[in-house]
Amino acid sequence: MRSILPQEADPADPPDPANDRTDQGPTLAAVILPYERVRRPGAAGGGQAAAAEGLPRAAEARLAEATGLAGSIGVTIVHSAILPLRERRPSTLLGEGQVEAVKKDVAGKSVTVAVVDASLTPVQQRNLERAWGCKVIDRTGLILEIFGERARTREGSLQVELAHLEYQRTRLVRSWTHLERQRGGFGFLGGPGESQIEIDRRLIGERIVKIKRELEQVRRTRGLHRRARERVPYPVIALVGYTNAGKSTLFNALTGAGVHAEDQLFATLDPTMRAIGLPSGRTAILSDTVGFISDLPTQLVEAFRATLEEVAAADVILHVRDAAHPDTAAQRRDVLKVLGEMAEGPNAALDGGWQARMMEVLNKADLLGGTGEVIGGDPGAVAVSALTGEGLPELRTAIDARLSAGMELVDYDIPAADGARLAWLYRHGEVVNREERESGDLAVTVRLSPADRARFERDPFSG
Ligand SMILES: Nc1nc2c(ncn2[C@@H]2O[C@H](COP(=O)(O)OP(=O)(O)OP(=O)(O)O)[C@@H](O)[C@H]2O)c(=O)[nH]1
Ligand SMILES: [Mg+2]
Repeated sequence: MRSILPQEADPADPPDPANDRTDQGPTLAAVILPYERVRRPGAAGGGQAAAAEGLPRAAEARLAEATGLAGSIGVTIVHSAILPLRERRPSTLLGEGQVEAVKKDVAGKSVTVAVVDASLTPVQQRNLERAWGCKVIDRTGLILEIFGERARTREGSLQVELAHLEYQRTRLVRSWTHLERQRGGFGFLGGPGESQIEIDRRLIGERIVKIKRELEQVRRTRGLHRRARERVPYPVIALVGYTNAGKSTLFNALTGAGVHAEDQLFATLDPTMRAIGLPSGRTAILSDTVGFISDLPTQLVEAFRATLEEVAAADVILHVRDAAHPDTAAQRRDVLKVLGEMAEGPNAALDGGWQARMMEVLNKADLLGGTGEVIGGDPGAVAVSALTGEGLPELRTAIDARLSAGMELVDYDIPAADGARLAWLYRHGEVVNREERESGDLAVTVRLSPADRARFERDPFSG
């Protein structure tokens, strides 16, 4: 996979000072946030009201996020700047004066990678690289980079590589048409630049086909595993939420597991599952998932598939929010948007009823002075601190209640000899009545979750 880190040279790239470095010191990076002030009527109220209406996030919070993202790939950030955008220049996005100013900062601080927290066209990326004499990556490139480093499973790595190649391929195609246009009517076919790009495109295309085939294989295997797990007949609770909201910390607090939690974006990329006990005595499976982020590259939505299949199968979806974050409202909106997109289309990874299965957890209450001080959230939201444990008993009770709320009362006739099925019903449901018929069969009335009911009625029943 192509990496922005200095070890790998890309022949299609302009001379990259990072590649000429012989010392193995840290990669020095600059983070640039082009900031568009969107003026909307009635938005003058600012502050809280603006956040509630879903207006653009504060520039500082966005820069902090971008810096966090960049820092998470191990570069050392030596310069950062917020640059107000007056207009989007097609050649460089930024204004001429801004490009010059960044050039000075970058040169003065020996920066080898500049992260521009925006979506750059291939042309803009090239021009900025030439102007600044360093490698430039945009937000999509950065997120791809992070995902590439974090993927742990085979499927995760393949999916990220596929996304990366598709991103690169569109770049090649676009810069190719750009060159074409520049050449105009000269009929200058088969120039060296073009043939190199053609070769790159073909190689990328071949690799894409190969990865897709491999992914198919991996998914088939995972499908088999999933079916095996469906037979583990416990309700599933999935944690979703914006990156860094505290999902893994909450997962650890609820399960006592040692899952990697860190003040680092996308610390968790592949789903992790573990059993938890609930106050009613019921057992459930808790599933930790990848964090969401605003402006998720479209290529990566697909990479969430493994995660989303867990969510799709979940009986309860816990939306973990960082209640103390200045952008908590915008983060909530982003998460719901991604979930909504995943529930769309013929191959939707999520079925339409996901909203009904959702429950909000307002985390980091300790930073707001305790769970009593947390305001906002959906009806039924539970405030907690995954760090101090405050609110966790209430959360367990709320999850239990949620699981019971969807329960249905069902009647079954169980043959006298079928002790296993009867035992199963006792383990997973609440048997409210039981009568012996003359035949010796048992008439059982039991409260079951829809998922358990489906499991029980599956033919053949496999426990
Ligand atoms: N003060 C405070 N910090 C918390 C709380 N929960 C989590 N954190 C911190 O928030 C940071 C992110 O926590 P994680 O659990 O890794 O977040 P995550 O949602 O799993 O993040 P990704 O896996 O990157 O999506 C860590 O530094 C945690 O220690 C909390 O209740 N209070
Ligand atoms: Mg995590």
